[in-house]
Amino acid sequence: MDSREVRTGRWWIDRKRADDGADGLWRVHDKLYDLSAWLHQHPGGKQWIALTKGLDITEAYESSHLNPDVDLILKKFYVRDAKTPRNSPYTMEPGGFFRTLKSRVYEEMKTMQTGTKMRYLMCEITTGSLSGDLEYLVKWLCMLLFMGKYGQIRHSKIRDWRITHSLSHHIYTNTYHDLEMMMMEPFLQWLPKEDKSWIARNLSWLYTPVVYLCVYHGQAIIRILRHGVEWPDAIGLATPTVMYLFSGATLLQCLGMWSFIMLFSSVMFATLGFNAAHHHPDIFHEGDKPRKDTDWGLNQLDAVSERIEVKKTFPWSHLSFGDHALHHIFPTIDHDDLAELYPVFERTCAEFKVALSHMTTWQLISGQFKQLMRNKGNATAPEVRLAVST
Ligand code: HEM
Repeated sequence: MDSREVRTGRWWIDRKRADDGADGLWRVHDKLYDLSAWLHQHPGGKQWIALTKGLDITEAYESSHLNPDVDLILKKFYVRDAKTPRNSPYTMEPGGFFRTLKSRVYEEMKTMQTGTKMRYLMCEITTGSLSGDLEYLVKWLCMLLFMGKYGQIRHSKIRDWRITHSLSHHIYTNTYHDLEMMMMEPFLQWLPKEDKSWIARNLSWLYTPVVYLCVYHGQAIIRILRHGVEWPDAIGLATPTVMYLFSGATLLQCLGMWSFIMLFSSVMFATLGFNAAHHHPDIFHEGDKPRKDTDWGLNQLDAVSERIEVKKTFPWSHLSFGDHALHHIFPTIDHDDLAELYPVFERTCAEFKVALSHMTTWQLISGQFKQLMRNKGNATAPEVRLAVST
């Protein structure tokens, strides 16, 4: 990857298309499928299928669906075997960690009452049955989260977010293929590269707040410069327009307040996103010695740490990217349900002798800055560093 290139979701996907050996079809493991005629029928929406034409979708496909019957649908679209080996370093072998956990989670979820907590909380909020202070706090946090998510999605657009977050960051966490991390270069460089500049190593803690402030606007400017103005960009103007039409404030005041909201949610989103789970010298980053086992699920665990304070808590885990390891491995499971899956998750980790890393919020925040300074890879592989004694 050329560090001078301007990285956007669509740029990433074009590069990946050239590497994946899918011959303009959809690749799952070592087989090619033609989903063109089926994309409108995909229950998860046609965009996922349309976006990934010409790509290896193995990890996205396997982690998005728990039900093994989905494979029966896929089979109908088989065209031929792929001619080249997969470009991804990861595997998902039967009997391996990921597949074992996936089938157990699927069975477990059959017996669970899923997706109820958030609905219950919303009922409590709308009927006003929470105690005064708690209701105020929860509403405030929900509004912040909404502003953050809405603002981020608006600036990056859903399509680009699906690429940078779901197809890139979720699958290739903390590697060169993790666009969410690589898009912040050269300002923030988490990979332990020997050629990291002195400024990036030693001064990034100082200019980090400025980078956080610029994330939304920077992404929007880069995307518009690279791909031009597109009609969904108009959605972004809905907020100041509504403010102007209904608040009685002047246009300048509305634009000022809108800019403040965007800058505020940019800082909030970046602070949470970059400090919540992935960056600490003890967490795997490309450049460190990887574990021998190439199982995708295990490698996901190496790139994540749980935040002790919010683990299994509701709604704090929702609001601050908690229960992150399970969320990474099974991104389509409602965040509501993750807490209940820990017994099966922890049992499977113990069986595979893999330790789930746990850190406090402060350890992760300070570790994130230490990671920015790190320019040497860990020589000890995660299975040795995080070994579980039996
Ligand atoms: C890039 C690859 C894909 C992604 C990211 C993806 C994503 C999704 C998402 C987000 C859902 C909704 C899940 C929910 O609401 O709980 C879904 C459902 C579904 N998808 Fe996909 N999908 C992909 C490829 C495929 C393929 C290739 C097939 C089969 C040919 C397929 C078949 C289904 C089916 C049957 C469902 C509904 C049942 C279920 O969720 O288990 N998907 N998908």
